[in-house]
Order: sequence, then C-alpha cells, then structure tokens
Amino acid sequence: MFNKSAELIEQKYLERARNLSVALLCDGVKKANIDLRNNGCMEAAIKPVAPGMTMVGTALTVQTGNGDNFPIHLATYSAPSEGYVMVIDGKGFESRAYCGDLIMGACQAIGFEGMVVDGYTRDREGNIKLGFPVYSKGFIPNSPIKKDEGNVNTEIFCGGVKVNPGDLVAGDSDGVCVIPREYIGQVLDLAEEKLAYEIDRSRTIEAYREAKRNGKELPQLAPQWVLDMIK
Ligand SMILES: O=C([O-])CC(=O)C(=O)O
Ligand SMILES: [Mg+2]
Repeated sequence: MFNKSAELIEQKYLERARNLSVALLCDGVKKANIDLRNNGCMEAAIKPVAPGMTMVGTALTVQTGNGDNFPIHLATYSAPSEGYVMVIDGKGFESRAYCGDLIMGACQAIGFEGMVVDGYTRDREGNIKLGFPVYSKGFIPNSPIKKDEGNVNTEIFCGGVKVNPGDLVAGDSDGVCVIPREYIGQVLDLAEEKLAYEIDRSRTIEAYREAKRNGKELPQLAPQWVLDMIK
C-alpha cells in the first residue's frame, strides 16, 4: 500500500520541539497520560549513528522486512518529502543493512529531516560525514535485497512504539520519541513546564556549588518532593 504523506506539522510546534530534549518530550507524554508504550520513547537499541545528531520532523512511515529496501527507495523518490522523518519498520531484521550513505545522501538532498530504522544500516563513516541524522539498531555491511513494495504511510511499529504518518518524531543523543499528532500541543505545554522545573533545579544546584566554593552556609539541595517523601 502506498499512501500520500500526512500534512506537515505546523512550524510553530516544530520550533518549540526543537528547543526541548527528547527526554523532556517523553516527560511531556508521561504527564499527558497518553497510553503509549514507554511514553512514546523507542527501545534503547535504537541509537543515533553518532552522538550530537538531532532531528525533529513529521513522520513518513515505511513498512518492510527481511532486509528489503525497495520500499525505502519508493518512499524516497515517490513521496513529497521535505520536512519529514522517514520512520522504517524493518522488524529488527539483523542479517542485512536496510540502507547506507547513498540513500541517506539522497534523502538529505531531498530535504528529509532524518531517518529511524528498526533494523541495521551501513556506510557508517559516510553517514557521519553527511551529518544526516540516522537512528538505527547498529551496523552490518551485508547489502539489502530489493524485492517487495512493502507499505508507505501506514500505521507501523518502530522500536516498540506505534507510529502513524503525521506524528511528531524527535531524536537526540539519548534516542527517539514519538508524539501522536493529536497530542502535540498538550505534550509541548507539559514538556515546557518540566523544562522550567529543570532550569530552577539547575539554579539551586549551582547556588549550592557556589556556596560550597566560597565556604558559605549551604542551601537546601534536595528538592521539596524528596523531603516530603522522606518524612
Ligand atoms: O546499496 C544499498 O541499497 C544500500 C546502501 O548501501 C546505500 O544506500 O548506500
Ligand atoms: Mg552504500
């Protein structure tokens, strides 16, 4: 099945998401009480090809298996793709790489924001040189097959999380999370609240560090909720 790509997520939401870590976005999903495995956070096995890679975009989904990358080629060249993150359900297939730096380079040239592979990739050095954000389960040099059409833009599972075309996908050095489209505004509000809490905590920790350095009386370092739980 080959479906049209979902409408791009509004820029104002994408910009807000870019100012938040993936950890904060997952905290937002948790606070919103959305029934999503691991708060939308993909399995730890899905890692950035290099630390420092970050991406935020609208999900374009691909479903394949058996190390077959024909569906990835279909999605790359046949769907309008600027602003999308290609999320590939490769069923964790371990014996072949789904893609390398040629497809990645093409995706980058077209304007994809990044790629997530529930499976393995190759051409790691070339991928790092491109600076194209890719998240995968690891690397294997063995080449993909090109055979079946698979599915493009259908509901998939990637890294244990349900992904629909049009969902928000974000990645950083910690990993990848997915926010279902209908919850984006609510999750961003809650993630920003958590960010405000974290900024406040960092200030307290810095004040403690400063007092200790200067031999001053030490301020309370433990958060109030910890003190309440100890009581
Ligand atoms: O040959 C392939 O299909 C996968 C690959 O290594 C690339 O895209 O660079
Ligand atoms: Mg290659």
